[in-house]
Amino acid sequence: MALTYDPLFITSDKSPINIPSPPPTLTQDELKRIAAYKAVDYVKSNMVLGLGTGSTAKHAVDRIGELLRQNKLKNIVGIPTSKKTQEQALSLNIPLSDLDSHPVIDLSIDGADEVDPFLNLVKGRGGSLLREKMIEGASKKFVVIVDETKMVEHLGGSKLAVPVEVVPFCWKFTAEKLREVMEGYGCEVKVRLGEEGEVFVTDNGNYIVDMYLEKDMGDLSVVSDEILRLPGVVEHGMFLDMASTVIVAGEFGVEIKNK
Ligand SMILES: O=C(CO)[C@H](O)[C@H](O)COP(=O)(O)O
Repeated sequence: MALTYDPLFITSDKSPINIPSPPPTLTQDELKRIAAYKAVDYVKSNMVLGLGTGSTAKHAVDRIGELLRQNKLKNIVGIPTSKKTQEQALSLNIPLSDLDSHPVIDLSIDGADEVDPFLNLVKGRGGSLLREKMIEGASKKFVVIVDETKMVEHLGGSKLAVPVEVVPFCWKFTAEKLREVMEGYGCEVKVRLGEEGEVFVTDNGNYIVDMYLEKDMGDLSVVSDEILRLPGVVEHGMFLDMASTVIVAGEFGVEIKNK
């Protein structure tokens, strides 16, 4: 279902004053869907598409499935960024492939946990950061879809998790090394747990150590390199200089930010 509302209203001196009724308050999920549908406007027939993971990306995948069913899109190949998205896409009859067969992707659409003013991202609170980074990094265009709550002054600024995927082998050792490297930013680390308190295992059989940061990390490329140099670290959830476009849906309407 397409959601529409126009947050703009115009009055002039000559016309009688119409006091507009306030726009309906939209739920966070409705905002996510608005951003997702807008992103799917970028999808054209014959594209190879990176299919993101999470509650926002789910709306985009649903919409792509719907347009395929209606024959408004044809000959799409989807590259899912997680097992969950793969299942969703299969249930919608979206033809799927992988990076081995399609090393260049036309367009990826995915959500994010944080977006900074330079369009750097935190991703992976849903646990799929590694496949997301591989697939979105291989994309000619990467469109990020968020509701306004995801916008931050600097990465880590929401005080929520900045995820790091690590190998299970001696993960406590790796988590401690990570804490030491990040100590200057007031970093606490916690291994991610699943719903029943067990250690969460990624689609790649790894664990996630979440970093909680008190301070701004400053030069993100320096911090990124430091984290990636640690043996045992597979990947982190900072997506630096990867997004081409960020679509932000809020009570104000939709804003499209281009790199
Ligand atoms: O990176 C992700 C999954 O690994 C998600 O894109 C991110 O967590 C945003 O999720 P949501 O759209 O549910 O808020």
